[in-house]
Amino acid sequence: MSEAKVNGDLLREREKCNFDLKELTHFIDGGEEATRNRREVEEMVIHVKEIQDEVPEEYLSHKEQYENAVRKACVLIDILKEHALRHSSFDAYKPTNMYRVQSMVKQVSPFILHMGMFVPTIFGQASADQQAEWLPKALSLQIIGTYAQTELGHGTFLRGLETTATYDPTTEEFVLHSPTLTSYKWWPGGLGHTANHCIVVAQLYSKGVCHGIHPFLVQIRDSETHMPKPGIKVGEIGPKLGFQTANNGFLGFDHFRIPRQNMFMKNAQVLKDGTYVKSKSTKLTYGTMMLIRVMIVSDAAYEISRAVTIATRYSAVRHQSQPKPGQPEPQILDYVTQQHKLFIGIATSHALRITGSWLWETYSKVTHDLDAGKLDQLPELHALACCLKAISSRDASAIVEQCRLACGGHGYMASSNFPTIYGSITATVTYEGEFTVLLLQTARYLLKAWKSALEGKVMTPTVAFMVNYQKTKPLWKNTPEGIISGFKAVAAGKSKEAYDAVISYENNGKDYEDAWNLASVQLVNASEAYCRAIICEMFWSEVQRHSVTMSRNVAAVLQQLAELYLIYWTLEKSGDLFEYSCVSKEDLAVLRRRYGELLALIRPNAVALVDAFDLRDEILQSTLGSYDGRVYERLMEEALKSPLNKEPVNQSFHKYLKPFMQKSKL
Ligand SMILES: CCCCCCCC/C=C\C/C=C/C(=O)SCCNC(=O)CCNC(=O)[C@H](O)C(C)(C)COP(=O)(O)OP(=O)(O)OC[C@H]1O[C@@H](n2cnc3c(N)ncnc32)[C@H](O)[C@@H]1OP(=O)(O)O
Ligand SMILES: Cc1cc2nc3c(=O)[nH]c(=O)nc-3n(C[C@H](O)[C@H](O)[C@H](O)COP(=O)(O)OP(=O)(O)OC[C@H]3O[C@@H](n4cnc5c(N)ncnc54)[C@H](O)[C@@H]3O)c2cc1C
Repeated sequence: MSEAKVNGDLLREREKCNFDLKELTHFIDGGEEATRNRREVEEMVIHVKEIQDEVPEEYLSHKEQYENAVRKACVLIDILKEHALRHSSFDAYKPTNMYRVQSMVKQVSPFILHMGMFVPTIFGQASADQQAEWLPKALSLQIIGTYAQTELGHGTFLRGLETTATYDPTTEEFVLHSPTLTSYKWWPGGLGHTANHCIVVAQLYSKGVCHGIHPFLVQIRDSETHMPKPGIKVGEIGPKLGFQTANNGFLGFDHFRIPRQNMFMKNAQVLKDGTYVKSKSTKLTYGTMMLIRVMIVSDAAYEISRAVTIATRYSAVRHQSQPKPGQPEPQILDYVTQQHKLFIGIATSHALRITGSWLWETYSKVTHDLDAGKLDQLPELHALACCLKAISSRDASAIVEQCRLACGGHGYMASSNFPTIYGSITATVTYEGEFTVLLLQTARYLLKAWKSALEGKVMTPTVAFMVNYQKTKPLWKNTPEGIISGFKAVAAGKSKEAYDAVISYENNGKDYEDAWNLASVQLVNASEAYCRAIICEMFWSEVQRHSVTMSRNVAAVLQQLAELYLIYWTLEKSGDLFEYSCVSKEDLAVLRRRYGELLALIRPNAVALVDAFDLRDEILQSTLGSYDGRVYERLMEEALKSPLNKEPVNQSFHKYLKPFMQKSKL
């Protein structure tokens, strides 16, 4: 990019940068080679003309948007496949690269469930024979699939799913059936008109006994004509808040038969005669959901990085108000309230990326152990994945919205790209396990942990801190370690209170389930506090660990961001900390001052910090956030693309306005 064309404010901001920007980018990517590989994938995709839209997608009809999305998804997959073959590597398929590549086509791919859940379920739940048969077809996209679990009547309560798969030993087939309207599958991405196969989660019946929900591979459309198979009723569910092109669909079965071999057989099995062979754990069926929950943490970090890059660059370019008479209008980035809105976004993106990587490593280790029949770490992983998915997606949605608001009126334009980013991120709060529901899952684990701590049992690492907080509040220290210890005290205190509340309701005659419901606000709060303590500790300790191998100034900016994150949440949760730790009003006053100092320290590096995310314009897709800062020119260029601006007078004037105004004259 020629520097001459770059907005002057941004040029000056970039000159202020006091750290090695490239080094930070490499750290974010996970090394210099990872940056190189990522850029190569992006470079390859960016030059493909077919994925660029002549008309902004917002002007297309719902149907046209979908058709355009299918077209682009096919082009994109071809490029990625070719890259994978050429390099004998799956760099292009790495989730972090996929997010970016996906952003270049702006709207969600109708294949998202194929790549995101269909293929991973085959990897995770199919037997070796089934994998050998299905994987080559799925990976090469000879078949396109989705993951059909949720029904009209039930998404959260999986045991309540109504679709049945009844084994018929005479033909060695399962008969899939949707007995009610509420049993219709509802929501699966790509199900409407894209997928010809899907993984259907249904209640398995054999020899008259229900064995609970199990996954089945079902071909729903003809391979040649793409017509729905007889006995299948399938369609699209219509417009939504976002995700317009994901082609979310509905699906019903009328006694639809599939071969016995189409039940996923890695865990549980049904033998030819209908004998049911149990899985080591019924929870292994939930494996793909666990995988996606883990991935959502990094996705949240990524979406925040996009939003905060747009808002920070815009805030450097935008001038508003005149606090000092006769002086030029300041950049809005110089308002401390603006820094307060944005710098927590930069910090949170790092916090969640780092926590997401740690969760991914934990997940990989535990699933490896699961394959070897070792199940003991599954509950802790489930508890972590649930709360981290819930909190990261909710924090990310709030930050994206805050970034939009920080851009004033222009943030409301579709061309800012905030509506699309928000539409995607807010969906993650609901899908793959609803926010509150997942926090309540973590709470189950916390109550058991608290009980174990009371009984003096050996504790697993992430709840071991509970032992220290059984009786006394720890002394407060105004240091990062002191703050982390304070958050652990809050998590322990809230777990204890929730535990006591459940027991107290039970002692007063309530059964366990009602006691649980009555205590559920406290339970959710305990989970949130536990999750915050984990993110704070992970962010701070990982930055400390990496600092020794970093240049001094990169380590310094990361430490500033980590400290900012800790203090931001201390001030947000001061009420909790008063209640459960020994923090004083004076301590908080010191931290408030330090928070102000940190904003000032980060301010000169703000634009460089978002530049270090290395998000190209084609990924940001924003008139407000482009690298060159030509905000006003781009807003006008985009406005001129409106089909309404193709003619000076719209026909509605002659048809409606003119007669209407003339009538008013009489
Ligand atoms: C570049 C690639 C990017 C890919 C991204 C793709 C994204 C694509 C976009 C959108 C896709 C969206 C897809 C979907 O949404 S698919 C549908 C997802 N649905 C859900 O998540 C349903 C949520 N509900 C549940 O998970 C469960 O039913 C539950 C957690 C609410 C549990 O209900 P409950 O009735 O209590 O459970 P059970 O009796 O079944 O369990 C008892 C016991 O088991 C524990 N447990 C539950 N789940 C798990 C698990 N996954 N692993 C381990 N253990 C589990 C539960 O905690 C109980 O334990 P206990 O306390 O010891 O008794
Ligand atoms: C964009 C998008 C894409 C999706 N893609 C897919 C897909 O590809 N495949 C698929 O199978 N599904 C998909 N889903 C469905 C999704 O997984 C479910 O919507 C989600 O799991 C929530 O379930 P629900 O809709 O039944 O919500 P509900 O459970 O009905 O939640 C409604 C409210 O009830 C509360 N609630 C429910 N149960 C409890 C409880 N036990 N305790 C306290 N409160 C409770 C919740 O907190 C929430 O406030 C998608 C959804 C969306 C929005």
